[in-house]
Formats: sequence, structure tokens, C-alpha cells
Amino acid sequence: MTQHLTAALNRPAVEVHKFGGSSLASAARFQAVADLVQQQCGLPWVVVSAPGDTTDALLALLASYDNGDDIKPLLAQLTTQLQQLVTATLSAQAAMPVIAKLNSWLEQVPRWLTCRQSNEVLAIGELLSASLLATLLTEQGRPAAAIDARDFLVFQDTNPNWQQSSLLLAEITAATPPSPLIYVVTGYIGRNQQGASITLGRNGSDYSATLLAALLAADKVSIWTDVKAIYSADPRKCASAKPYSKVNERQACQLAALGNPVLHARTLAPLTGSSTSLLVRSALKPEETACEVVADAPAKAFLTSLASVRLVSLPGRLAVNADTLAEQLQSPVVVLPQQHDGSDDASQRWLIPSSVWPQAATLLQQYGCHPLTDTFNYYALVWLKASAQQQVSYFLSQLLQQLEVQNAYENDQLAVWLFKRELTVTELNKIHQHCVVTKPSLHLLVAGTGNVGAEFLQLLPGQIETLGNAISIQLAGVFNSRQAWLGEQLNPLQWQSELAAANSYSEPELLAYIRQLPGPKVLVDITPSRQFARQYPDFIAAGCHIISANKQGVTLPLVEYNAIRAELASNHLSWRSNTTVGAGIPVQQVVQGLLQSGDKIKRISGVFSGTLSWLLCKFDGSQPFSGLLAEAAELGFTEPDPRDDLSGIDVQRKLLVLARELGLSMELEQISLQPLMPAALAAGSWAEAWLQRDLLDSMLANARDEANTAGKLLRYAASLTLTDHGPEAEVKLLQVAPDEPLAALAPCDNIFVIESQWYCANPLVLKGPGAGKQVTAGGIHADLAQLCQQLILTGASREV
Ligand SMILES: NC(=O)C1=CN([C@@H]2O[C@H](COP(=O)(O)OP(=O)(O)OC[C@H]3O[C@@H](n4cnc5c(N)ncnc54)[C@H](O)[C@@H]3O)[C@@H](O)[C@H]2O)C=CC1
Ligand SMILES: N[C@@H](CC=O)C(=O)O
Repeated sequence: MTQHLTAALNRPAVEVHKFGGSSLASAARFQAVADLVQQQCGLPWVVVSAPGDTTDALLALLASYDNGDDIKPLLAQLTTQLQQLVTATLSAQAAMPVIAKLNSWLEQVPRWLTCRQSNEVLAIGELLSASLLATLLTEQGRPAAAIDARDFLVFQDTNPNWQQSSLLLAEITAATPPSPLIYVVTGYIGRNQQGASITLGRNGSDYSATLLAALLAADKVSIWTDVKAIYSADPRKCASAKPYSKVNERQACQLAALGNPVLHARTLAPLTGSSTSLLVRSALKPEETACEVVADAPAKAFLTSLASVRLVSLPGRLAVNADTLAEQLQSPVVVLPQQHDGSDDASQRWLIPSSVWPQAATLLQQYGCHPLTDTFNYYALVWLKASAQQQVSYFLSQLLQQLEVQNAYENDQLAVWLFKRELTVTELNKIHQHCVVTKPSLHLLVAGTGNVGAEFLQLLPGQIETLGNAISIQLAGVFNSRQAWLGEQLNPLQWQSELAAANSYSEPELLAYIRQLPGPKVLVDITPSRQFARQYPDFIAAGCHIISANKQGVTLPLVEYNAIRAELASNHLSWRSNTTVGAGIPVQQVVQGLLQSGDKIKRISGVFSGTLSWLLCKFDGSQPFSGLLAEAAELGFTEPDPRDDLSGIDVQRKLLVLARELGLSMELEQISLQPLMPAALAAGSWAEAWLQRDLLDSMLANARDEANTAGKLLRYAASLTLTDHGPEAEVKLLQVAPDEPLAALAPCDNIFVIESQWYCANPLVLKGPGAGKQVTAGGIHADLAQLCQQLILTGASREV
């Protein structure tokens, strides 16, 4: 006993590594697997599946033979394909013996088919993989031997004969030459007590690997596959599927029994009660951390589906159970939870894949059971719950009804829903959102794709990634005044081409679409449109938080502005508009911070127009003012209609935003305004006004000459002063001395001078670029990030 223990303690770690077909689909993949194997410590045992889709090709060959077709073309095609794989993987010399073996197996196919030895045919893929990988490793200086699992893996009925298999394996290892060898073992195949080849079912190589691990008392089995983890749902269909780093054994077994392709149904059985750990790892990204299947991991939520199943009703007492039938069919047999419909029904209901239904019916009859079957082929969706507390919510049941669920079965561990059609990716994602996603998520709708909107969308993928660990931001719509690209999980990288190809839309259509989106949603308004801002109440009623870069909404007449605020309050939604003043400069946040901290703001003044700041800083008389204006528009500094800047209205609006931020019930008209353009330019379109730019040029030239004569500089300034008689607000052109704070501005800078009870003798000053598409788009993202933070903290989005 002591000797045995010491031997066990001294032995190097024994690890089994299983590589599936996708990891062995090409010469490059074989090379990558050989590299991976060589990086493993000690002498790894390797179990291999057939290369790529070879098993499918062999199954097609069998089907073709059964149909009475000529198999020669298929066989010739497969022969060429596999020969090419060998020659692309190995040197010419090393390839020769492997090709010879391959040819000898393939030449026997017609005979095996005639003798109905289909498992001999199916074994060819794994035999080739083992031989090819062992030869490649040997060629690279790591001696390896291919082992045909049928030489040791013996089954009695459907169970492994442990004693015989163990003895045979010991004989093989004892017969190895003195030099250390890596063993490459065929997955998927074994033999029965009579010596005939058998196969272990789809993904059976996983099972081969754990059987081998049990025979070797291995420390670890790694299932190398094309995904890095066991996911909450199929990651190819559910963009928000979560990779789990630990999955408990019970759920892994349940998933496998449900036919989930990540693990073969019987994979875990050989490891039950052993200390061997089981890992799922990505052969494509080996640097990624593995997912471990452990006995005591907390349960997680999963969504898995079965396409085309029969619903079978059976008596309560049966001579066979579902597990036995599943083993015999090598297919999942799902026992449905009892429906609590008040009936005294003692029968049980099972789901059986339609593909094996004829065999299942025959077997059941042999057990004396004559089930009642629904003749429909259902699509089944199964939700494994993370806890008994997880129940089908009101919203989920609404969604299931919309999707015309036919039957629903639920208990504390799982829920199963039957549909008459396969669900689409979008529908699956919606259900996943309700069942699995615990990370908050937010549907994003972007209105306006001009200067700033395009920049916002350009920055969006980076932000989705940056915030992605804490919240899932899903782009659900991009629209402008002409077209709308709508849909869930839109790829922001494709917005330009998709929007260009999208249809026009009506407001009711847009609102109906938004209304049906689940969970929290945000509308980002990057339009300059007053008419659009007036629709905010409708968007809010459809469930949207609002982020505005558009100043129109925050400066609507008080009646409308207050109505929007009331609508937001009653829907528990928020409105952020930090970029409406100072673009990316966080002025409103600072003002709010001061107010919340108990300070009393007395005056806010400064230069609030980036466009006019840029123009007046640059205006040295070397070119007419209008020439500079054209340049500013080109740089994205101006409003879509530059008269919004020149008229001073843009600054007037900003001052109103700040006044309302301070809690003042002010209207735009209460702010006195001195425009920076002649009144004649106000009429007609901007194109028409542009024809009269001489008037603008001469007005600005005169103003500049006057300031020069006084030794001063021109600045377009705004101020809001809280006096004992009420607020006084004005926007006007100022002449400032070169040593005054407003003079020391870089072109485009804004400056906000905040005087308060605490910032009195020395005011608080915020300064920096106050216009431009990049800083504005960045500012909108800052608003979005803060909204996300709010959703994360309140867990609002989990309430769905
Ligand atoms: N450029 C800047 O530095 C700053 C701009 N802003 C604001 O950002 C907003 C956008 O400015 P730009 O991108 O320069 O404008 P833009 O004229 O380049 O683009 C406007 C976009 O809004 C769309 N649009 C107009 N009316 C619409 C409606 N009713 N429904 C849907 N879409 C509509 C247009 O189709 C276009 O895609 C403006 O409100 C502006 O005041 C705010 C802060 C700074
Ligand atoms: N035109 C505006 C842009 C930002 O609001 C400005 O110049 O400040």
C-alpha cells in the first residue's frame, strides 16, 4: 500500500488532451496541435477525432451505399482530400507510410460496406488523425506512437469493460520502447466483447478521452475545441452568450444529455468520483483561460436547443428509463417537467429527436410500451436555471406568447418550450436576455448621422468594448431625416453602408419599433432639429432615456420643457445634455456638483461659443471674416446653419441651459442678445444669406478696427448673474484688454467662469475646446457612460 502510494506521489502528472475535428481540419491546424502538444509538460496522452468533416463524409458514403448509389465518386473525392491533407502536413518522406496506410484503409471500404461493417469505415478518420499527428510529432523530434483505441477499449453492451481495457492498455504501454513516447489515441472508436468495431456516437471522442483518463488515473483531461469555454448559449447564435470559467458537473451532464454539442452525453461518467479535473479549452486561442467542470461550482443559467423533436406521452411506470433509451439510441431523450395544470395525469412526457424516432418507437415497443405521439416535429428550447428562484417573468411569458410557444414545461431546475418553427437568432437573443444575461444591457438608438453623429458612431465600437465587462450596449437603430436602419445587435462598423441601403420611415413606425425593444433603451439626439426634440415625450413614453447634443429640446418653451421633465419623472427615466454647453467640457456636471455640495452659484460668465471663439481669435484682418467662417464650417465647428452661431442664438441657448440647470424657470427671450451678424442675413436660407456675406465682412471689419484702436480684442461673451431682483442674462460682443481672462483663449476655446459662495474672490474656471466633432462626440459618450453607470448601480436593466 505504502509502496503504491509512494509510486503515485512520485509519478509525473498524467494529462489527456483531446482534439476535435475542427482543431484538425487542415495542415496548419495539425501543425498548431503538434505545437500545443509539445508545450504540454511531461508525456501527454493525446486523443484525436477525425480531421475536419471527415466523419460527415464517411457517413455520407454509408448513406449513399444504403441508397444503392455508386459510391466511387464520393470515395475518390474523399481519398484525394485526405491524401492532400497528409502531403500538406508532412515531409514527402514522412508522408509515404501514412499515405500507404490511408490507401489500404480506403481500399477496404467497398468490402466493409458489402459485409455491413460500417464502423470499420467510420474508424478511418480517427485512424488517419492518430497516424498523421504521431508521425508529425516524431518528425519534429518528439517520438510519438499512434494507438488504435480498439486495441484496448473494450465494451460490454454499452458499458466499458474496465478490467479488460485496463489490462490491454497496460500491455501496450509495457511494450513501448525505452525512449519516452507520446501516445496519440484514436477517439470515437472501441470494440465490443466479440471483437467487432463500435463507435461511441457523435462527439464520442470526448468520451474516449475521459475513458482513457479513468484507465490512466489521469490528473487532468483537456477537451481542446473551437470555443474557449462552455457558454450560456451557442456563441455563434447569441452575441451576448457568456463564457463560464467554471461549470458544475451536474449541469455539464444535463447539458450533454440535452444534446448540447459542447460535451458528449457520457463524457463525465468515467470521471464520477475521481479527482481528475476536466477542462474545456480553445485550440484556436490556447492562451485564453480554460473552463473547468467541477463538482461544487455554483449553478449557472444556460439556454440550449433541440431542433426537430417528437413529443411522446408515456405511462407513469415504464420498463425502461430515459437514460437507458438515450444510451441505446446514442441520442438525447429529454424527460419534461410535469405540467402543473391541475389534472391528475400520472403520465410522463419525453422529447425524442425525430431522426431516431423510428428506432425509439421500436425499442419502446420491445419494452412493452406504446406511447402516444404528437406527429409534429417541434423545435425545443431548454433553459437550465441558475437557481430555483429564477422563474419565467411576466415579460418573458409575453415574449414566448408572441413567439407562439406551443407547450411549456417548468420546474425548479429547468424550463422547456416547444415551438412549431426554429427560432431566429434575434428571437433567441431576446430570450437569452431574459433567461441568462445578468449583466445589464442597454439598447442604443442614434438620431443624426452628420458631422457629430458620424464621429459618435465611429467611436462606438471602442466604447462598447471598454464598457463591455459591466454592461452590454446593443446598437438597435441609426437614423437620420431620410432613412432608418433598425434591428437588434446591429454592428456599428456597418452603419454607413446599411443606412445607405435602408428604407425611409415614418415616426409611428419608428416608435412602434422602439416600444417593442426589451429592457432599457436610450435615444441619442444628434440632430439640430426642433421638430425632432418636440417628439421627446413620445420617445420617453416608448421607454427611452434621452441624451441630447441637440440644444433645441433643453431650450424649448417652459411649458414643453416641463412637460418633458414630467414625462421623464413618471417613467423613471433620465435626460443628459452635457454637450449642449461647452461640447465635451463637463460644465453641467460641475454646476450640479457645486449645487449638490451645498454651494450657491452667483454668476456664470465667459465665452460659450467655440465657433465664434475660433473666428474671433483667428480674425486678424488678413482675410475677410466670411473666408474664416467657411473654414470653420469645414472643420465641423459651426452649427449646421452657421447663422445659429452668428446670430448669438446658439450662445443664448447655452446660457438658458445653464440657467435651467441652476433651477431658474427662464425663457430664451429673457436673455438679452446682441447678434454678430447684420439683420439682413437672417432672412431666407443660409445659401441666400451667404450671397450677402459682404455685409457680414464689413460689420466685423469695423468692429475689429474699433477694438484695435482701443488696444483691445474682440470676444463674444455671455453672462448670467443672480441678483436680488432676479436673474440678469446677456449675450454680446465685448472688447477685452489683452490681460483679461477672456483674452487668453486659444482658437475654439470656451471659458466658463463660475462665481459662487465658495469660489468667490478666485472663481472656478473651466477652459478648453468648446466645439468640434471629436470633443462633442466624446462628450456624448461621456453622457452615455454615465447613464450606463447609473443602470449598473441601480440594476435597472435587469428588471426587464
Ligand atoms: N459641432 C459641434 O461642435 C457641436 C454640435 N452640437 C450639436 O450636435 C447636433 C448635430 O450637429 P452636426 O452633426 O454638426 O449636424 P449635421 O447637420 O452635420 O447633421 C445633422 C444630422 O441630423 C439629421 N436630422 C436632421 N433632422 C432630423 C430629424 N427630424 N430626424 C432625424 N434626423 C434628423 C440629419 O439628417 C443629419 O444626419 C446639433 O444639434 C449641434 O448643435 C452640440 C455641441 C457641439
Ligand atoms: N457651434 C457651437 C458648437 C457647440 O455647441 C459652438 O461653436 O460652440
